[in-house]
Amino acid sequence: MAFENTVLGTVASLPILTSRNIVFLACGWIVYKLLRALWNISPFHPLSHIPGPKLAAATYLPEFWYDAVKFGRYTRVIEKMHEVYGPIVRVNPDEVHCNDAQFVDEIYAVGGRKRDKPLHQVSGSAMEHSFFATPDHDHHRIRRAPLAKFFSKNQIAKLEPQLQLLTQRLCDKLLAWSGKDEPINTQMAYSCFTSDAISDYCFGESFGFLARESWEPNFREPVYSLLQTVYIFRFFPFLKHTAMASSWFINYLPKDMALLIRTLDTNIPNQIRKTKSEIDAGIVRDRPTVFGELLKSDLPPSEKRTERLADEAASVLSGGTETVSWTLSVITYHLLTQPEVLSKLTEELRVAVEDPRSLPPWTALEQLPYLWAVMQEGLRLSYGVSSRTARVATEEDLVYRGEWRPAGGDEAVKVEHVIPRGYGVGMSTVLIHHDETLFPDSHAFVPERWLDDNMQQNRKLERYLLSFSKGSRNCPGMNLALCEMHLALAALTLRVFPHMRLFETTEDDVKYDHDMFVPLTKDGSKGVRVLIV
Ligand code: HEM
Repeated sequence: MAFENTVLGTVASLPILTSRNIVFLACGWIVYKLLRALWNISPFHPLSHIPGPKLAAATYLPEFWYDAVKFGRYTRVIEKMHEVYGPIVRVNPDEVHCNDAQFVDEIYAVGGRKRDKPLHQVSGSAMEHSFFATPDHDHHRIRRAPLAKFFSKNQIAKLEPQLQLLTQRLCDKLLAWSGKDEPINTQMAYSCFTSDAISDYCFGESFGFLARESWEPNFREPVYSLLQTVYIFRFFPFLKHTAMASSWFINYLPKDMALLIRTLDTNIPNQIRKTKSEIDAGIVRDRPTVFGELLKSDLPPSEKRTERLADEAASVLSGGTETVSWTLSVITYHLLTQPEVLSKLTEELRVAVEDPRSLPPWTALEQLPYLWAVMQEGLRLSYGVSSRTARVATEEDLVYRGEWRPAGGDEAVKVEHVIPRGYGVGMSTVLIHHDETLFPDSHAFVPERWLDDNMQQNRKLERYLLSFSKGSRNCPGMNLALCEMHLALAALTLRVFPHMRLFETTEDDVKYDHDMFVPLTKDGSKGVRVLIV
């Protein structure tokens, strides 16, 4: 108490921190915010011609309320805005949202057209030095290029023997649960598989989760703890540094937060330091590892700092685990609830696979039309990143031309808007994937929509599948993800699904409800749970 009195007394006695000055500063801040809001909705603002609710155009308050306070619920509000205002709406003072898949290639462009990420969106990421969170187009290219080459189709083919091994290990471990009364959460099980795969590739040492007796611990909890902070950090980026500084009193923090800080602040940087010292000591691994090669690459030294590479590793490890395991869980649910789909898939695989313990290569599996269709449909209904991700065209204005049929109106009206350079414009996968004109009966799992009349792959719809995003900032891990999913799905279908039964799982356990960057189901859902009989 005496200490507090002294400190407060000292602060109060600082000449600039008088109560009068504090009131003056607070008033100044409020006036500034009001003037900003007025400017945002004035006809002089470059986005003034974009339709949308006035409050969202004036301030970030609606987004803050629905995403940060009500947690991840702005996407649904944006969906309603589109019903009222059309395919292009202004969702905050600096960002436009588009709900027309025909505009995908303009927003998520390739071919040298520069696309920044809006600062507001990247500031939500705790991995601020990763290329994922790098706003500037050119800087992003420098950071992404040396890493992305490890995920080309050729490189993944070299990794395939290891992935085949892990696939069989996953099936063996699931089958070892046979007869146990204890349900398995499939996302947790599949996450052990995907995190073993990506950790092995990144550092030459897998987390070893599949080799353990139980499904816990796994990497799922650190990833979800990481994602839980996205909306709060987006509005209060300074909290990132406060949170990281709290490693001093980690033992007193809530379990999730402690796990997050331990993972980001200790475990991953230690892994980078270990890789560095192995290189310094001249130790050569049998297989090249992603971070070993990055450290040896000609990236400038500032890009090879432990702190930066640790952010990169956290982004690759988290990007590479839950997305794949969630997609596989969604597919598992739909296959187990639709026996006719499962039996078509099984039939196709039985012809193509002689021995499910020794699968054909991914390049052969991906030619199987029904397996491919099941995968596409699973990706569509698992969304990848469900919340909106925007891009900023820095060198050209984007011109949107489309048609829109207002609710209750008989006639389609023509819509044209110029989105000025320098402002964010994005889409939400979860809205595009339920566009009924592209995907009729969009909530149903129908692999046949991806097949033509001859039951061969129909690639026309692929253009509208945004699960891996598009353009220069699309998912670099797509080949790894597809390889893992083809192998896992083939082996699970032939070896495990005949023994797998859903346990207290309904559609609510896979159906999108809100976002945490990735899709989340209704609060209280326990995920897709199964028994092995
Ligand atoms: C089904 C599996 C996956 C899906 C659906 C998926 C989806 C996505 C999406 C939508 C983005 C763009 C995010 C944005 O616009 O901000 C992205 C980026 C990214 N993904 Fe994936 N991903 C998957 C698997 C993986 C894997 C296996 C890795 C591991 C290498 C990975 C690593 C990354 C990274 C590092 C980025 C940032 C790219 C950039 O900003 O340039 N992802 N992913």
